[in-house]
Amino acid sequence: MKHVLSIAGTDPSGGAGAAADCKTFCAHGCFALNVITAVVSQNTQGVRGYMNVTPELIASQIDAVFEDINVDAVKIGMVSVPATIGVIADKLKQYKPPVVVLDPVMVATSGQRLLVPEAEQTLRDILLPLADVLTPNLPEAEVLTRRPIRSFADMEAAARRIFDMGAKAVLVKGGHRMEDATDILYDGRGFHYFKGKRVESNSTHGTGCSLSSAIAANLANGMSLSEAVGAAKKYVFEGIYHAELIGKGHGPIHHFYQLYKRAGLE
Ligand SMILES: Nc1ncnc2c1ncn2[C@@H]1O[C@H](COP(=O)(O)OP(=O)(O)O)[C@@H](O)[C@H]1O
Ligand SMILES: Cc1ncc(COP(=O)(O)OP(=O)(O)O)c(N)n1
Repeated sequence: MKHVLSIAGTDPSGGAGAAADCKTFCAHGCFALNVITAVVSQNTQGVRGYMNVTPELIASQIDAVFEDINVDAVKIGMVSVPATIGVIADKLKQYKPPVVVLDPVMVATSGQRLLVPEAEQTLRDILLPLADVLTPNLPEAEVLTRRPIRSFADMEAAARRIFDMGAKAVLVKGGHRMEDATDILYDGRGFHYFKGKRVESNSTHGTGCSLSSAIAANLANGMSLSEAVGAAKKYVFEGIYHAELIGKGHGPIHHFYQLYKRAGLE
């Protein structure tokens, strides 16, 4: 069994952050490890506030995992402030995990910032170059490239620019498009389109967290990058499509649909 580590913030309502990451790893047959960067008060209706974990305690959590357990892949989510980013970058350089998937979480769908504006440059300069795959949504790709994105051509240009900043591959996610939910992957050689129908649903809380975690798990399980992204996209699509309504706002996806289906429990 592969061991996959999430470095992320919390969500007590279970839809995003560390909870979504760990459910996703388990749904992919991986052993879930997690390091917490921030304790977040949030639910399906929005973020109420958060407290950052100190850099010392983040470092100590990462050491506790790596000194004890072989880590096959790391997924990074909410990193909130420059000090958090700095300590994670130092630890990635120290332990050199074989796979790093970075979801550059900036603003929750409900509108609250999860990365302070002054950390955007730090993320771009010191964390992004350590990523094997970076998975920005459209607003995040706009912030990273400082250019508006309105079309597939703009998504391709953004992916190429972010690749040139040092990420080894970039998946620009299209979940915020009106027309469809097509994501575009650039790996320095060419563009791969992952075409997706848009599901009209309120169960989209944590889709970005789940997608990046599924990519990390699939890579740990030995898939190629394009196979990993394709399977992760299917996982999230089915998770949205088959979600149970939970909460009064934007609810979580169904993480175990594929497992239930295989077990005849749908
Ligand atoms: N309504 C939807 N229907 C189908 N797929 C979606 C929908 N919303 C998001 N996705 C997919 O979920 C993944 C996460 O996308 P996105 O919403 O852009 O990220 P984030 O959650 O980081 O804002 C992408 O693969 C995207 O295409
Ligand atoms: C702790 C934490 N991390 C990330 C997010 C954002 O989740 P994401 O999947 O990008 O999208 P939404 O949940 O905002 O739709 C979060 N809310 N909390």
